[in-house]
Amino acid sequence: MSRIPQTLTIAGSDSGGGAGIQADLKTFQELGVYGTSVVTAVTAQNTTGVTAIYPMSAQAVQTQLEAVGSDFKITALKTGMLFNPEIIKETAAAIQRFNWRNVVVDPVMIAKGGANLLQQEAVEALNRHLLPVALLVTPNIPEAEVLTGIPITDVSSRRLAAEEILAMGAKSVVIKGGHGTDPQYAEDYLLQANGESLLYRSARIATGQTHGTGCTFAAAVTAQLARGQELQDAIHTAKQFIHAALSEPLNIGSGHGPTNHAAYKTVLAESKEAANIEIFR
Ligand SMILES: Nc1ncnc2c1ncn2[C@@H]1O[C@H](COP(=O)(O)OP(=O)(O)O)[C@@H](O)[C@H]1O
Ligand SMILES: Cc1ncc(COP(=O)(O)OP(=O)(O)O)c(N)n1
Repeated sequence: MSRIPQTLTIAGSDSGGGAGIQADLKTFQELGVYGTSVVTAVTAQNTTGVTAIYPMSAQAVQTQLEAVGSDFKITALKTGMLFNPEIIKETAAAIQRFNWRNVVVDPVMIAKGGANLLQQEAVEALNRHLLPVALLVTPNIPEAEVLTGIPITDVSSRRLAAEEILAMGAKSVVIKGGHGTDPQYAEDYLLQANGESLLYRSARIATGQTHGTGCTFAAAVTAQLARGQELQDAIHTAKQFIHAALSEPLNIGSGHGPTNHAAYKTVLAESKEAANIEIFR
């Protein structure tokens, strides 16, 4: 009997359903893997912003990690909003205790509306405890700047920041380009510890409905790793998944609306071509 791949998201809850745990579980489901979850914080949030954050205690996080780790065979996991150093340390300890592999770290810091989803003093803990156990780190441009202290203004500063993140112990990093200034393309830059680099380029979609793009992208990579795809291919699929999710907006909420997690499967079910992602080596 073949078992469904089992995945885990360690992240915050978004009451609006577009980002965080909710985006991750929807993405896992769409890509055919079983999703478990450890809630690190509850946010009161909708498409117009975050109005409150209720962090879980480190013990509440630890007991959830124990419940999942002692029962499920997790073959890939992602982290999202971790909020404080205590939660980061519990997360890193569980990854080592359960010998979890295929760890995707999305270093969530600031919501698009401006709310702080990571305390400033937690950045050092993230660098020290989590990056060394990560197969892949997925910062957006501002997050890569905070992690490294390097302003990303061009191709060479982006490469420098990626190298700095690898120097902290991560095996690979993809600096996502959603916040880039190119009106034509959204480009994600992958650098691996063996020095190999890839640029994934898609057309930039002119839309304000981008809530949860980072969570969704990282969750799609995680799902594909759990399904046995190699890292470079998993990122390619994730880029196609987020492109479809942005292309077919749901038009709900009055602010930055959520992406459409069902769009990728619909494209495939209708035997249409997934988005063309150019890859440059
Ligand atoms: N307007 C857009 N058009 C096409 N792809 C986008 C757009 N905005 C973001 N993306 C893609 O969504 C993913 C998440 O990127 P980004 O928005 O930078 O992350 P975050 O949500 O963490 O800020 C990346 O693959 C990025 O290229
Ligand atoms: C609970 C929670 N987690 C993460 C985020 C940020 O998600 P992200 O995918 O980076 O999307 P935007 O905030 O950029 O829309 C969040 N908002 N809430």
